[in-house]
Amino acid sequence: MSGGPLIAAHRLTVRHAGAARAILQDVDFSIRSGEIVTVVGPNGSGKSTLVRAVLGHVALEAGEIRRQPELRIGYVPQRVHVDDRIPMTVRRFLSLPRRISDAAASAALSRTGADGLQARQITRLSGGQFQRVLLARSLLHAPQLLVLDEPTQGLDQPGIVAFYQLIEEIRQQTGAAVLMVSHDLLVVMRASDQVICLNGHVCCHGTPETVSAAPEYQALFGVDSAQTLALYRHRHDHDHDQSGLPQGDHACHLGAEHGALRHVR
Ligand SMILES: Nc1ncnc2c1ncn2[C@@H]1O[C@H](COP(=O)(O)OP(=O)(O)OP(=O)(O)O)[C@@H](O)[C@H]1O
Repeated sequence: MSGGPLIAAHRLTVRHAGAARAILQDVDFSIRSGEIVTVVGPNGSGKSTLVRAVLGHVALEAGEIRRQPELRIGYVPQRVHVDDRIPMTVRRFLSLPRRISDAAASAALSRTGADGLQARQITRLSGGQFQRVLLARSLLHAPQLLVLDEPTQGLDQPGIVAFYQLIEEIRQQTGAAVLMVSHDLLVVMRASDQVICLNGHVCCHGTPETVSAAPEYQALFGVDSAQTLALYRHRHDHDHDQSGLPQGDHACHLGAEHGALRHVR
């Protein structure tokens, strides 16, 4: 696959043991070098499962995921539990599980704007500092693909914006592709090359403009959200590329009962 996508999924289907329904059904996507791809979707729509499938941590019921040989992936998980009874500095945390040099630790921290945190206790960091340390750790082995599962949980709005700016800078500096899951639709869609709107299957995908205009996306997230995005991008971006195409011949609607989602094909 040299020169092709870093990762390509074809008809990816995941069903947990004993479950009546598949969590992911016939999901297709690909990620190219240097591209920022964002996965959006409601709670329980399979976003984390998709991430785990990309990492090779979940068995596929059907379909396949092809990775470039020796693909190096850096991962920032959704949650990291750190036992606050065990003292651990940022420096030591960066050396787990693989020992790294002081120079590598300092370069990674500096790249994520976390200089000077080396001697700090990991449990005493603010949410934003901890995210930067996690990001630094994911960069240690020169990843070609960074995978981030809701990396801005617990951050305030300025913290969220700053974090995504940092991701964009890292992409520019390292050329790494980025796959991220996010609920910060407005901010993250603006920073994405490609958006995948997921609800057990791919409801629609393409550029942020294409997805925000798609009826499938608007049914899930509301027309207001799409219009605000259009305005936001127009004012701030001046990027009018419309090359992505929506996919699929079905729509997803919010059901009447308990806000549950149902699919209309
Ligand atoms: N190991 C498992 N066994 C059985 N069901 C699971 C397992 N892991 C996840 N699920 C179910 O699969 C569905 C999708 O979960 P997933 O965590 O991928 O969704 P998500 O879109 O990331 O959700 P959220 O936005 O809440 O983080 C959920 O209904 C969840 O309960």
